[in-house]
Amino acid sequence: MDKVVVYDTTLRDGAQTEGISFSVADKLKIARRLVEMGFDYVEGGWPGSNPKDLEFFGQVARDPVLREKVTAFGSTRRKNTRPADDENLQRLCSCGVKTVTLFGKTWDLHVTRALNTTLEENLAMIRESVAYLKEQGLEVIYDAEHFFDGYKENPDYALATLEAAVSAGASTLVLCDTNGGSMPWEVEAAVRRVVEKFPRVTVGIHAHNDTGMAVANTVVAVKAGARHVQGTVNGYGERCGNADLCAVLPNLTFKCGFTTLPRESFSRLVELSRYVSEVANVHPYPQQPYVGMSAFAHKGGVHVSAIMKEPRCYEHIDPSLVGNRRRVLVSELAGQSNLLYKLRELNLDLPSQGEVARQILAELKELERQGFQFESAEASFELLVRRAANGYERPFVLESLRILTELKEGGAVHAEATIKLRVGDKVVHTAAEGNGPVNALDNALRKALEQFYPAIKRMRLVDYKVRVLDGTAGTGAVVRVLIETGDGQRTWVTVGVSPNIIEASWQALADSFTYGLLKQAE
Ligand SMILES: CC(=O)SCCNC(=O)CCNC(=O)[C@H](O)C(C)(C)COP(=O)(O)OP(=O)(O)OC[C@H]1O[C@@H](n2cnc3c(N)ncnc32)[C@H](O)[C@@H]1OP(=O)(O)O
Ligand SMILES: CC(=O)C(=O)O
Repeated sequence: MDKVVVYDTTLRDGAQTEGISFSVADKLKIARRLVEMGFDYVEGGWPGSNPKDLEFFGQVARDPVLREKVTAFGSTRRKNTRPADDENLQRLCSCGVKTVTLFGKTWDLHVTRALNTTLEENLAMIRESVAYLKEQGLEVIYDAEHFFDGYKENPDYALATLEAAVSAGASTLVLCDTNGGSMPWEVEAAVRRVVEKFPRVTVGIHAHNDTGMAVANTVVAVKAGARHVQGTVNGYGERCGNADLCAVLPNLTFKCGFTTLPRESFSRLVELSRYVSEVANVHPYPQQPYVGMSAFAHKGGVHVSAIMKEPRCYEHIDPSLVGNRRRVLVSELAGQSNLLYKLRELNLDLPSQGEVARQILAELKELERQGFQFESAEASFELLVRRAANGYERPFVLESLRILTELKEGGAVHAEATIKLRVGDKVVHTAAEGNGPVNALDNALRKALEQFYPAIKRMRLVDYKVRVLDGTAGTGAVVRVLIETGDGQRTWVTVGVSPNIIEASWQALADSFTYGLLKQAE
């Protein structure tokens, strides 16, 4: 199986994403993770760009493991200068890495309009810059910026720029679809031509995603002979992003039979994707191919019924190959198969077929019609199922609840909740204050229950979300409340729905405590 060199540019091109700004510590953490997983190159940044990147390279230079794999990025020398006088090239030489990635202009439009120089001077800039870096003992990867646009408009000149880089000693020619506007068949034909023309160097691909083709363009480039792929974790990058390595790498490995990362690293791909999104402070994209939370989530009853017989019916690969997992969702689109699957998953010994199952499904669908959403509130779903079983006993029952809220001009909100509950054969009546009605309710419920269930002290509200379900009904709209609760060991989500936000909150809160107590008892 042919090896395809894997080159990550999350820390350079990924850092060009709107909203992402890595600290030096972030960059070091991500670089270490990538090296540990067997990425061949990790592009660290542009040492001539800013003090942060310089500091990063200072740390890399002192780390023998990172030094081997981290590359520094920069441009060819400025027009009409000598490489020895070019500040950018000097920084690349002195930053302590062994490999430098140099980008140069391929498209005549860029040479004349962006650089404002002659075609000959650009060839000299490429040739002299690469030769200078080689003289300093560096490996040079040459990124041909706008290769595909240049090749389309002036193929002879585009190829001449590559020739300039190769003749000066570049070991890899990376063809960049910088504007991300190329189609896969254009990429394939151009890559084939370059691979034929430059048989002694490695040809690579660097694709942007402006037409949604970055992954496809990367894969076809490899099919056409490229053996070096550049991309970013989660497809982060300028504008619409770069080729997502979380899709490129499993495609090349599992679909096309190439060697990329070590096999054992694939089972950590989901972990890598989440780790980088956490460090970048970007919410993970659930529908992301291979690694997204929904990549192997099944909702429709027909799908669930089939995957329970044969997972390949609705899964293109085994999710565990990339460290993902199959999930079955319960909703109004569920059939008995979803129920059966969930009961097994939750280890619940309840009937999944027959009359009880039909009743559970009917209740679930009716509640979803009213606005409940169980796929994101699995704790409430489990309680719904348990309540249908014989012998289920609720840990507490509400007798009555009253909440008073006082709001004074310019003063703080003051709320007081009075609650009457039945716990077994005892009735408890208590009141508590809070900074708002839900807080007062939470406090009153805790106060009433703690004497019976001390474990409640460990339960804490983690998140509280309200969504208006019918925007046209104004303040009379039905709302859905989702509450996430934790006890230091796990978290769970419950749901409530009502036109009254207090009632919806009560439902979600009561489910939350009930579920927590159930799990404590188990
Ligand atoms: C395709 C890519 O993604 S390339 C990477 C893009 N990333 C970045 O630009 C992030 C880092 N960049 C920076 O920090 C700054 O732009 C710097 C430090 C590199 C340069 O800053 P400045 O000197 O202020 O120049 P500025 O950013 O305004 O313009 C870029 C200059 O580089 C020149 N340039 C662009 N590409 C090249 C090239 N391949 N070779 C030589 N010069 C180039 C431009 O012509 C322009 O020069 P000019 O000012 O004489 O017209
Ligand atoms: C070099 C690079 O990042 C590009 O051309 O897109």
